[in-house]
Amino acid sequence: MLNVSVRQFVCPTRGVSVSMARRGSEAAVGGRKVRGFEEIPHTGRNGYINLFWFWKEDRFRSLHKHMEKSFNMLGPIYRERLGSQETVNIMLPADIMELFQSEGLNPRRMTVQPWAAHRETRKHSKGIFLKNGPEWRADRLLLNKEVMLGSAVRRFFPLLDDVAKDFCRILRTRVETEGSGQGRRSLTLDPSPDLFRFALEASCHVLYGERIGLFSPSPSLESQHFISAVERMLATTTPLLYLPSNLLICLNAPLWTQHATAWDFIFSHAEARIQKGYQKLESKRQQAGSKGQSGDAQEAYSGVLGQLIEKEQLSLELIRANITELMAGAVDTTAVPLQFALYELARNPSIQETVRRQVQSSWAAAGGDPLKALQGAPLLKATVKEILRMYPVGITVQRYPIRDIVIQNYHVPAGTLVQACLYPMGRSKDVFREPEIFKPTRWEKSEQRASGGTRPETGFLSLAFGFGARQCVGRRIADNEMQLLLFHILLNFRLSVSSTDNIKTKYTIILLPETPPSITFTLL
Ligand code: HEM
Repeated sequence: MLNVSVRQFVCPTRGVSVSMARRGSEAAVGGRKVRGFEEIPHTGRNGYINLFWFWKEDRFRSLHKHMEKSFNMLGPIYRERLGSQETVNIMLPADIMELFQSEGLNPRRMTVQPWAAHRETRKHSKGIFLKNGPEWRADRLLLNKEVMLGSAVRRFFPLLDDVAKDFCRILRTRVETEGSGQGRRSLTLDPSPDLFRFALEASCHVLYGERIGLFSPSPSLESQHFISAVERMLATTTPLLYLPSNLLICLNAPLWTQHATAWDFIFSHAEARIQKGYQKLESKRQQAGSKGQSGDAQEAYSGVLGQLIEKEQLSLELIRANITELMAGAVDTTAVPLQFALYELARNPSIQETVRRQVQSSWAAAGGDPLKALQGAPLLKATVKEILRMYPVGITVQRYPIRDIVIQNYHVPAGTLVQACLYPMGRSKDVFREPEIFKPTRWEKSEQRASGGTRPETGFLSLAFGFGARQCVGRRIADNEMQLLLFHILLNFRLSVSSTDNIKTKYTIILLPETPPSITFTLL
């Protein structure tokens, strides 16, 4: 006891109480002699001192670079304490495989504290993003049916295609009218605000079964408020992440108030759609009753929300929680990789041509069926995968292993927060050949086989959507949405850029370009 407190006194910032509790765990794990948890290399920055250093130096924005540097200095595993959280960071696929193999039936990752605090103060239920345990699993299995299964993809795919085609039609008109040049006209612009609107419009179409008119020159006031609420919610999340939410709530701090009111608007936007959904269902049932038909005759697809309402397997409260969290998960996550993708395709014209040729011939062979056309253009899928390797939206995926594990011959006790660091992995020469080069073909089967693709850990090279039962529930929406937009863009435009410099990135809960790049769109 004396020993514990002396150590805490001597070194107050090293999270000693946690480590002391785990001291006994050093020796044998599963009969194997390994090094103890405490000896895992440490950045030397701990707890709230670490947090202070982050604030002072504005290091939140370069957390991904900090991780890369720490791996270079300390090797493929290191510990760090950020705020009250002790984390073990890893980056090699074989180690990440070890972590995910011990995630258990109801995998758990770090919670987004300000979001959870909002639900608690407003007495809202949590959705799958924030829930854990059997409660999470029950909701997740129902949602998987609506967004992950092949049958679901076939239902929502035409909705995404509509939005992607509209986006390109409007951009074409803009290039024709505002562009310059004799013959093929060109227009240079920063596409990021348009891509943000595209992602929102596409998500609303799939989730709510409704177009919200964000491509119109004068979107409705409600849609404009919705966009700013989403932007405000995201912008206030990062600074709140490592601050004590309870204190900020008690103080009614402006940062917290802004965050909470942004969420309130997002919830009320969803609520209005839910009410409409119930009204539609009611009138459909009445019509079916008056015609003496069964209520479940083949109907037009009315989005994920419509399906959830109709199936009546989730309570209204849980529908509201989950559909709102899906919406929050969808926003920005696809718009940002699309910015990076346009830039990389533009600064690599020969790769752009190769992908375009495949897209054109697949489109010609698909007889107007966009789903078939995507299936015939695997390089497009590889392009998205390559973009997410270089610029993963989330820079880490976290788990709390449910049993003690051994990583790099260190003992990591069950319940430790372990982060698979995707940004450093994607940029590591130990993992990828020429990691700095944008090369979609590296994901082709033949290339993978040539670089040792039969090893089990090669299944852990592409983890931007996470892994296993808790992987991103929106990945089929996101993947198809991004591929469809790139598909239509490549059929319509040649992309170019004036500078081919690397894009500087910043971290604000997701990885963003420091300055959104401008792209020149030239009509084909
Ligand atoms: C490029 C786009 C996207 C990326 C890279 C991405 C990435 C991720 C990652 C890494 C996770 C954590 C997975 C894990 O812990 O294993 C996640 C979870 C989640 N994502 Fe996405 N996401 C994207 C788009 C979307 C979209 C479009 C939606 C909604 C339609 C969405 C909704 C969610 C939700 C609700 C969760 C929580 C799932 C759960 O805990 O069960 N995401 N996403």
